[in-house]
Amino acid sequence: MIIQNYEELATSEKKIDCLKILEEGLKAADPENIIPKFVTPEEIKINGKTIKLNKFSGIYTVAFGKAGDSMTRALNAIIPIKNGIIVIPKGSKSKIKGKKFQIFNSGHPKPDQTSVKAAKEVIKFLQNRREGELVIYLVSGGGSSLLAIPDDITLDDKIYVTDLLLKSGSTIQEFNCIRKHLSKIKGGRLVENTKCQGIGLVMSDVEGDDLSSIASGTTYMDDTTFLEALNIINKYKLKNKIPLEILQRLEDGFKGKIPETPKKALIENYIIANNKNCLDAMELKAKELGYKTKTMQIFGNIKDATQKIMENISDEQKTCLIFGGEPTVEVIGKGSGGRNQELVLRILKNAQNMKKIAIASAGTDGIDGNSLFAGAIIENIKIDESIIKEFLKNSDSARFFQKQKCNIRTDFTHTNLMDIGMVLK
Ligand SMILES: O=C(O)[C@H](O)CO
Repeated sequence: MIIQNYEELATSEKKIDCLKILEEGLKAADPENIIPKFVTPEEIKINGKTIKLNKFSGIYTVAFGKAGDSMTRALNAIIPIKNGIIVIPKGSKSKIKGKKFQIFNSGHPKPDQTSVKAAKEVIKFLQNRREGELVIYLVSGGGSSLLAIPDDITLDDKIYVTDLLLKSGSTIQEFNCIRKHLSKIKGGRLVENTKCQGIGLVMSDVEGDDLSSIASGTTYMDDTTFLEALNIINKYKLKNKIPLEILQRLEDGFKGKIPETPKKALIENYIIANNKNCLDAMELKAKELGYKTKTMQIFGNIKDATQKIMENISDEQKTCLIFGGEPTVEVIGKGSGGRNQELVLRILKNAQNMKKIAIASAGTDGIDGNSLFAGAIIENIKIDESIIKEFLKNSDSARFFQKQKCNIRTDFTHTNLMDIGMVLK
């Protein structure tokens, strides 16, 4: 079981079905179930392209992102990797055996000194690779923070801006547009000037699987500009809050004093999994359990996302509305909680007058916002609206569900295909 407190949460028939469906979604996000679809000991076969592996004098990996460790393990079980680097979040323990891989646990969601150290090691590693060798980049969400080399700005300033952006309600595309314009490696710059061949296998945690946004397109390229970065700063009213050096850099870039990020990809990058894979697996399970299903993805402001979900709940019984994606949340309090817990709480608030339903939502990465949980699951028990509002006001949804014993615990799942959830009637 991926859900560690499954038994504790399985307190009603509806919740049991919810948990079964959620488990299937989480399993579908596990690289061990994804990598073998594309890789055999002889070749990588993807998007109609075949890469024969025996033509290379050595195969190496560079993995960064929340799924870095499990992607490496899954690949290493199939092909003989000479050695490589794995960069995963602090707190997420590597399960890899042996000394073949150098492992870094760096800061997430904000970069730290280890993010910089890891990035420098990756650059060194790539400089040592020769023609005829292949580096497989295993990329997943979280990579932007885990691997960082600020360009002509201090790490402290970068951390400060990251914090502002995290709380601003900006989309990940907007967030990463700014990160790419402050970095020496993002937006494809990492793979510039390498002699070896490279290929990126990417797990998507971004709407539309936009390769230039996932982990800031570090092995791909960037289609955004300094001007767009400045517009985003203005849109979220951050101009007077960001450090002067950063504003200066963006303005210099806009004036052409600093080269733009690469606009052409130097290596092939392929999406090997996305949120839809989880939703499909959940739908299959829900159908097997006898539910009529509907699936949808939600992005954008969490209040609008809640509204969209409410509008799509069927009037019929024995139905399951499955949703995935990643709404944005503006953090307004000092409480504990993340997108998923807040979403479940908002649905609960709106579902007070409905017949019995079960609501669940979880981050496939296992860590919702600043909480220690993946998300929450609850039936629409009667709760005074003012109480819910109070928790929402402090961005404190995890504490609300802690009181109800309804937080879902998975620990780090070593994957990241955004969020998954459902409303079960
Ligand atoms: O690392 C990142 O940039 C986000 O998780 C999106 O991929």
